[in-house]
Amino acid sequence: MIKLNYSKSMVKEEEISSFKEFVKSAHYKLHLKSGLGNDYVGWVDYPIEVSKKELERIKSVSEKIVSDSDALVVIGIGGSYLGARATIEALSHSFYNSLSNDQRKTPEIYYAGNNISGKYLHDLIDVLETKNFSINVISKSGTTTEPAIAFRTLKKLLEKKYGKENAKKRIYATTDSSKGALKNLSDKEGYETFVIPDDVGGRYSVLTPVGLLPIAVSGIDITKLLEGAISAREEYMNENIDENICYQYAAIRNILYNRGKSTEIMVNYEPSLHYLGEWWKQLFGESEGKDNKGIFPAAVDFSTDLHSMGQYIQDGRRNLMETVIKVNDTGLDMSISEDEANLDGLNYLCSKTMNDVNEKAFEGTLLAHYDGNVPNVIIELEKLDVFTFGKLLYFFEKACGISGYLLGVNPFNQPGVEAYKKNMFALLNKPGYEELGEILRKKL
Ligand SMILES: O=P(O)(O)OC[C@H]1O[C@H](O)[C@H](O)[C@@H](O)[C@@H]1O
Repeated sequence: MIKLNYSKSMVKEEEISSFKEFVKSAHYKLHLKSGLGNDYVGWVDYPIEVSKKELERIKSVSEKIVSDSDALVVIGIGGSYLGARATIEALSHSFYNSLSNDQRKTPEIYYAGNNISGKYLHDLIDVLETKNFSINVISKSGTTTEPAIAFRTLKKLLEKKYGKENAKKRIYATTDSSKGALKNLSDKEGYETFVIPDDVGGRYSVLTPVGLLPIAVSGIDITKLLEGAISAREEYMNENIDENICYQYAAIRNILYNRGKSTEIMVNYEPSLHYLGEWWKQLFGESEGKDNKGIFPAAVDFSTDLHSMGQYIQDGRRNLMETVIKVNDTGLDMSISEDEANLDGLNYLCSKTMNDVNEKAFEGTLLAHYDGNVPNVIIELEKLDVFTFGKLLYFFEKACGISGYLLGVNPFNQPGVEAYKKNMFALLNKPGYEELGEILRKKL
């Protein structure tokens, strides 16, 4: 169960209702595929359209990986890894990779190809050298530089360990149905491949094989995850904003943006939700940050960041709004033990648990930031389980599509990302980029 509490958002019910017609129009653009970027809205129905057969294949491949690997390396960047990482970290043991095999029962999960650091890859190889591992290389375009470099290197390591032919049986590729270098390579080498549907963009792909395979390998029930998404699809189908919390969230952030709140900070009080913030940043940042507009999405982990960013949020430039993920039941808790000497003066907390203290930190912060003129929207999760998390992912995807349409942009493209890539290729002397390279070198 997900609830939206906007009592501290500084937005009134009537203001949200006044968005009724805009939201209705955005709703129809999305559902009738008549809006900007309409060839990338396949994610709306994917959870009900994905075939049983495909899900079974994902599960059986994940079982094979569990049976023959101590570790899985997920190679991908942006939308090709953040959703899986967000889900795995939210729903697994906080120290998943450090658990013993008996405790974990599923492979360790490592991420590569999400940066261009030689040190990172070098260190990862140190870890993998002693382990049996498999690779899931994920790239929608199949041409992204970062994962391609990592794949080249880690494929070599696999070949060194198992020989060329056996290495191929440990490589799983998730990519476009027909084009891109990764697709060509997979066909040539005979890797088991999974398809990212043509009408689903990277940042909306967590509930497709992109996210589902690594999530399944980590032992999370992907059927339940999809059930959560299906439940969200039904619940947030209502075109009437008064009865649809997903659309209310989309409207509130646009109302606040129009009042000058140009940065939205996603807040969590559970360290395991750190990567949910990273995934959410890409989702909203790439969807809305264009045509010289859009809310800048930021994320913080509380109470950790209250000791670093808390000052700015309380007292800095007043262009901020916060969206807080509040988990009512975290499943696990710790009591605070009594100490006879009480030298730290903490005995007053002894009747409480850590979750009680965390809750008071949330309430105290909410009131303080609200008093400091930071509107707060609270997204309340009854518990942090697989079903609810699947629902939450879909909630944000849909809110993002609707919000983008309210803002008047195409929420499904990302033309701005190409600028740095072009420059980087030119500066690296990639064939075909010579002229630009010369111009850029003069500018440096
Ligand atoms: O999946 P890929 O094609 O490798 O893309 C990975 C990521 O990088 C790109 O530059 C895009 O901006 C992202 O939207 C995408 O998720």
